[in-house]
Amino acid sequence: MSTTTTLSEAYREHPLHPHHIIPIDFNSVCSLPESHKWPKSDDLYDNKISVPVIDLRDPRVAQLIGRACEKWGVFQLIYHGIPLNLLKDAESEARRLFSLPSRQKLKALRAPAGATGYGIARITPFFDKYMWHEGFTIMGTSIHDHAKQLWPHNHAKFCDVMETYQKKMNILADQLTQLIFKSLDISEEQAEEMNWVGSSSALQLNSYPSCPEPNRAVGLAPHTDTSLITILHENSIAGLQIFKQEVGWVSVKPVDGALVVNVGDLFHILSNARFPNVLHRVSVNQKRQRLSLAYFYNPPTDSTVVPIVKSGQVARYRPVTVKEFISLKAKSPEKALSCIKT
Ligand SMILES: O=C(O)CCC(=O)C(=O)O
Ligand SMILES: [Fe+2]
Repeated sequence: MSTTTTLSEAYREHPLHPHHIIPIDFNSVCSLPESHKWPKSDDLYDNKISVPVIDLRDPRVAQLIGRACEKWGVFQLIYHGIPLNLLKDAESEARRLFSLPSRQKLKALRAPAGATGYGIARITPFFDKYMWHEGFTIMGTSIHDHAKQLWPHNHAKFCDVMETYQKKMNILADQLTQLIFKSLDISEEQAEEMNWVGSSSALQLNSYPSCPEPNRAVGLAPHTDTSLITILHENSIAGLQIFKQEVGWVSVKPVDGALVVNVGDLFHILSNARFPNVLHRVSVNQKRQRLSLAYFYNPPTDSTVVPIVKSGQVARYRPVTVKEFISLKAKSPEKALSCIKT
């Protein structure tokens, strides 16, 4: 059985209601519907500080990344080696997908118990209002079936670009994971045991259409990612905000060609809570569509994540398999971590 099947299986146990999958037709609405109107927020955000920007070629890169993971749970990565034209191609293929008429996109709708395809954010059932967002999730070979539904005669480019993109992201995610291990000072044997190259990862394409009333809409509500790490490419439209303890919400300013890397729940567990699983959210724009591609890097679903405990420390979490954690998160995003606290 392939890892792709098992990751999808982890979600299969938590079927969603169709109204928690189907997006509205954003092109057909000219004012913000009540269903998408959120209470006015008085959350302030801080524009004076910015997340660390790290050059992958820096000789002290492991230390810089380790410190950013510990202090922020997020950083922007430059000179990462992913060709700029691959990022642009992936972005324009995502744009091509979301520009299709609504009825065409619905042909690739995520199944109620499925993990891949077109639909709204998985966190939707946990909020009273809907987000101003549509997404498309790809895992391994699912891409061909869905792309054929979207473009019966014209899907080769989309598949090629997304496959190459995922391969490159996988290599980069593995490289970053090894650097983070190095910063955590773990032994080579431990690192060897956690050699997760080719692991069960997923690519999430996100679109936040231009919005008639951006101050009352939410692109993505606050959440943490279930991943080990997430690597995000965004177009030039700002919107991502991260929550920093003792500071509040901080906006991530798009840096041309930079990738945003954030710590997910699984690295938070693995680091024995030394790294925050950074809470983040997305705001929307009145005039411009925001696009992003989030690559969620996960260990294989049947592997066990065990906190790395330094001498003199106690384990903050019990060991947990990736599959069990995905299941806990799907049941209750807010309670998943407390369920495995020691
Ligand atoms: O679009 C973004 O900036 C963030 C996307 C995100 O948080 C996600 O897909 O989990
Ligand atoms: Fe996220």
